[in-house]
Amino acid sequence: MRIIDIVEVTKPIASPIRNAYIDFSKMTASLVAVVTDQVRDGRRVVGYGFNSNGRYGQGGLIRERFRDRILEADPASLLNEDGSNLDAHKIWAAMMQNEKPGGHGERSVAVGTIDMAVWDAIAKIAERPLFRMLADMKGLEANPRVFVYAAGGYYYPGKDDGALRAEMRGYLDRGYNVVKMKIGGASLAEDQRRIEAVLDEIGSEAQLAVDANGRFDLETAIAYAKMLRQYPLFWYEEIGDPLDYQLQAAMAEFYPAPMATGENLFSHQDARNLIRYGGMRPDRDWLQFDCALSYGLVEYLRTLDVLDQAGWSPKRCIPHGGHQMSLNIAAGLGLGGNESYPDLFQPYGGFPDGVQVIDGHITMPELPGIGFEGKSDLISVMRDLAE
Ligand SMILES: O=C([O-])CC(=O)C(=O)O
Ligand SMILES: [Mg+2]
Repeated sequence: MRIIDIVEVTKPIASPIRNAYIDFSKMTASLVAVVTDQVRDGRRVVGYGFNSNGRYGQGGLIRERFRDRILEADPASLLNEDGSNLDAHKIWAAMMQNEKPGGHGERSVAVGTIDMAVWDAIAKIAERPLFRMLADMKGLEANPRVFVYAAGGYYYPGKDDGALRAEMRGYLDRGYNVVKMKIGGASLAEDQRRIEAVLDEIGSEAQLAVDANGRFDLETAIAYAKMLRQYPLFWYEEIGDPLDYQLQAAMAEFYPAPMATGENLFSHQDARNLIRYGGMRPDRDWLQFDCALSYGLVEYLRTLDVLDQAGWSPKRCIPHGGHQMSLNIAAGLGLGGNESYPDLFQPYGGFPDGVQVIDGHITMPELPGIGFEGKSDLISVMRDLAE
């Protein structure tokens, strides 16, 4: 059993939306295929992966370093103990040889993208849904019913409060009961007006989370906290720079309700620093580390260990990114849920065809691998790459 090729293509996921920090007019993502010599149900086993929105495609790093390290390794050194499958941990170690620690940069995105494809291949070789494999691996019971929330509420040219309300109404109509909007890309007064418009629209049918995308300095963060704490928000997200743990810690004094962060922390060491120094509260705050940006599931398992040692439940994790990989981790390892972007970043984000959001939850279908084969627009782009 061996990996015979790893193929990457960088694809546009551009849209005219804007958060407090970036616009997505030139956004791209890497799509990766890990091609094996295995055949199941008359078809070659190919694992697929892609990186989440927010960081760009990683074709350079994948082609120049990580692909070749896997293909040049002795194939037997990449297999599990009894040789019955690939071993994601050994493949990860092969990718990361001759990489210094620290300064994780964006290699974590390149490795995370390949790692997703490796896990997809492993679960397809085993002919099992990944979430069921993960639960068995950890001696847990899988729960195919996963909480999901609708992320949107972006700034958009010409978008007024009416359009924002209509967007949120659309998410409620589709079965969501938590919605998210952007803040920090307008004045505080304008954001307050936008928030009140949304709260008026959703009433008691849903809760609202707000996301500042790391925009605020301490003074602005506090000013917003004082404004926001009068509303019953689901969370106040990524308030300051992702690596400014002292700012995050200071916020607890001004914002007693739940806060969320972590989508721009790319390693278990960064996650551990957030827990050590960021003043995050395990009884109410949320952690959003996204395996597709942060060295993949092999590393995410280390992050979960770090959290466990610090007394944090995996239920406090609701990953960023809106992809099916995190849905599998949530269903298999007991995370608190997953993000989704109902209308954005297609065809990569979202759920297999026919999966409905009911009372803010989806139910995982029993598909081998991550489940990409169940999403027809996505699998056709994937197969164009490697089959
Ligand atoms: O706008 C973005 O970069 C995405 C984001 O923060 C989120 O989904 O939480
Ligand atoms: Mg965010």
